[in-house]
Amino acid sequence: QLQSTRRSGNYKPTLWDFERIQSLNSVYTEEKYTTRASELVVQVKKLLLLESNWFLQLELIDDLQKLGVSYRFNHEINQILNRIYLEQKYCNNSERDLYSTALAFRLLRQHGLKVSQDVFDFFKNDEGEFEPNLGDNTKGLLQLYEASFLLTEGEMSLEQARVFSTNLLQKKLDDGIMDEYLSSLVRRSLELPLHWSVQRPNSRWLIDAYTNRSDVNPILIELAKLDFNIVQASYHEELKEVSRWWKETELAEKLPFARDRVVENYIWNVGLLFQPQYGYPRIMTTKLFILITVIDDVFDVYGTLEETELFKKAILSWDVEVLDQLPNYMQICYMALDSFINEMAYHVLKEQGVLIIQDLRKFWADLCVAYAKEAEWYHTGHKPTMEEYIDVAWISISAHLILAHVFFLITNPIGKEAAESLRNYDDIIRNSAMILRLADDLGTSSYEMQRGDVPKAVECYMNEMGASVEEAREHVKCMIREAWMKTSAERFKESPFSKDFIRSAADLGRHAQYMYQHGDGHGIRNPQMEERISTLIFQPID
Ligand SMILES: CC1(C)[C@@H]2CC[C@@]1(C)[C@@H](OP(=O)([O-])OP(=O)([O-])[O-])C2
Ligand SMILES: [Mg+2]
Ligand SMILES: [Mg+2]
Ligand SMILES: [Mg+2]
Ligand SMILES: [Mg+2]
Ligand SMILES: [Mg+2]
Repeated sequence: QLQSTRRSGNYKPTLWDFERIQSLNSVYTEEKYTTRASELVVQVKKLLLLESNWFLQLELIDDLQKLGVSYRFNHEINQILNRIYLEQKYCNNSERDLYSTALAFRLLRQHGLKVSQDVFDFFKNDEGEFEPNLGDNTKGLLQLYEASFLLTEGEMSLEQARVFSTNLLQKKLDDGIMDEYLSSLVRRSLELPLHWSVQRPNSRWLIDAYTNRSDVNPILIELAKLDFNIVQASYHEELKEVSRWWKETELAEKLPFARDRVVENYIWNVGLLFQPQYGYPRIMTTKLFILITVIDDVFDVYGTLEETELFKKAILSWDVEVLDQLPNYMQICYMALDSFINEMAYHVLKEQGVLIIQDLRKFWADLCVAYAKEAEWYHTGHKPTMEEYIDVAWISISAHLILAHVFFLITNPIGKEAAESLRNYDDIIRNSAMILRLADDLGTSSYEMQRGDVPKAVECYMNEMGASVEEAREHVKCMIREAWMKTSAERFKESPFSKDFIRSAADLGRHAQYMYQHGDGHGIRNPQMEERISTLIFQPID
């Protein structure tokens, strides 16, 4: 039964239109603020290096990361973590406690230093169970919980730690015995642990939370607020440029069925490429996200089966003859895409001397083949098994294309081995795609089923196993945990990719979990995402 009428995503107009974006301005572009920030950085460096207690140094590093300013101290943090790893101070029994052991474990593993899970055996009884009285120390328990998410496949002790700490923390929340500050941290981490939280977007909330803490260092808070506002001012300029580009394409008018989401698409890149020096990369990857969003809606919402087949053929062949046969709205789409590919390839050729047009076209072709397969399944009523679906959907979520652009924009020089690994969709890309896909399905599939779309991971599991939606969602969350175990393991392997790229691949998955935490934060507005976006982009911290 071919669908004759066109579907609609019922997407509301954008909340922040062209005029609103162009009117953005901030006082934090003034010299005096950057000067003050530099003074504070010098003071914090002294704090870091003069701190003789290894454990307090780790706490300071953890605070800097949570406050979103650790990027200013990479050199000092590398030195400190490498020394603590070599000296293994977290192992000698005299000063060992759960809080410092778990904190060291998490920070060192996140840094690529594989501390053994055996460090936690010290806190178990003869039966190999964690001592129940560990629960008396909530801060230590929370650190054990956060550390347990660094587990890789087969590390049963960390899985045991996750279950043990989750149950006890949940119980403490239900009993309401913690102070407001600690219970707000526990509540937030039980929903999304630190290891799965994208740093920059979450720093806004953590800066506010730290301000309410009694024992916080005022220098840290002043620097965190100042840095946040200075970086936010640079976001404004990037967003204005993307908004001008989007207006010139006139795609919002020509393809009114598609999501008009300039700010939401930009936010993805605040999570994915948070370092302030990546301004131009963020502008380019935001244009990419916007085009992917529009073309995804062409296939998922508006295009008939025949039209989507034709568009796929045009993208596979890049042949003007085929372009001629496309309906007008698809010709516009194709031409916007073609000029973006040329803009991207021109930049890389100019900056790096490498011609990447064929690579980009292949990544787009793989995406459209996957899109067309899903469209065919929808229009013919085919219900794929989970395996069949994942085989196509880890590509249709477009992570391979997004990370290819990140790679070409931040990797200099572009090494042959790394470029080859990129073309072969290295595990780092596949793991990132799995987290993005599964988090996206958890957040969007109920809306997608309402308007009509191919069954997603949740629905495939329900169809195949006769499961309830709750069971299916739990299963998908378990699949996300598995993808995270693989992602965490990649951190310890030799890789041709740079640290920043490996970080971005994991941050793409993290940002998806941030974007879809309260439903579809990208397409269908929800109050939580509106609040997050306005505090991240539109409101400086006072
Ligand atoms: C950038 C993206 C991750 C990619 C394009 C827009 C997205 C937010 C998401 O949109 P969605 O319609 O949910 O994707 P899919 O479910 O149709 O693959 C897929
Ligand atoms: Mg529109
Ligand atoms: Mg879609
Ligand atoms: Mg789609
Ligand atoms: Mg590998
Ligand atoms: Mg979706």
